Amino acid sequence: MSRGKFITFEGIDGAGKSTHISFVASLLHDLGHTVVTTREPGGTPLGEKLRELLLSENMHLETEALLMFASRREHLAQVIEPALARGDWVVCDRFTDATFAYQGGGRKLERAKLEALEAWVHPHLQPDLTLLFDVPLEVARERLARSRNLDRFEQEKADFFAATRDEYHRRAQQFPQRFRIIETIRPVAEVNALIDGLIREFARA
Ligand SMILES: Nc1ncnc2c1ncn2[C@@H]1O[C@H](COP(=O)(O)OP(=O)(O)O)[C@@H](O)[C@H]1O
Ligand SMILES: Cc1cn([C@H]2C[C@H](O)[C@@H](COP(=O)(O)OP(=O)(O)O)O2)c(=O)[nH]c1=O
Repeated sequence: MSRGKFITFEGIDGAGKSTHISFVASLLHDLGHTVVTTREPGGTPLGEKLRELLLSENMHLETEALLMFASRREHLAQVIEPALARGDWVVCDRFTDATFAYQGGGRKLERAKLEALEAWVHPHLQPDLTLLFDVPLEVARERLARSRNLDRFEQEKADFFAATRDEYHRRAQQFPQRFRIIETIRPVAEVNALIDGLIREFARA
């Protein structure tokens, strides 16, 4: 049994991740893979408790980064690593790129501290494919405002999201072999068609 693939979904809030994730999971299923769909922060009973705290409580910036990685440590041990070892494909709504983008880009925590945590928590594992959902800032803000009540991160100001988005783009340039940028300014059906082609090609490789 060969090891499964690890696919992550990233992007600023309102870029369209959640809208497209179930489409990818069902496409992979149709292509014959067993798929585990999960999310961060969260994905385990403990991780979901940490998520509640992270999305609602104000805390020191470093506490926030440490809790993101604490949730991730548990998630890797309980869900991600066992699934990949079984040969399942893991579709994960956010992973470490989000910590670099939000805590690093948005909140300005030194990158070296995040790199140290990454080296501790997952020294060897990286996603095989990262879909970065991207849309101009104003469009993301407008879509968010229309769609739901905003959590602690979603209530941040435009300059926070500009810096978060910039850091995502910087990482996409740093790791071009695994990042694909999906522009969601197009209608949902067009975005799905684009993702369909991309995932089929990835699954064949
Ligand atoms: N391609 C698209 N075109 C128009 N609206 C979209 C598109 N993708 C998502 N939306 C809408 O934008 C809002 C935010 O999308 P969502 O998938 O929840 O974003 P995210 O999970 O990235 O925060 C939702 O109301 C969704 O219906
Ligand atoms: C994984 C992760 C998420 N986040 C933030 C980004 C999001 O605003 C929030 C929750 O992510 P998400 O599940 O995308 O939110 P929603 O369900 O509202 O679409 O957590 C970080 O700041 N750092 C991280 O490492």
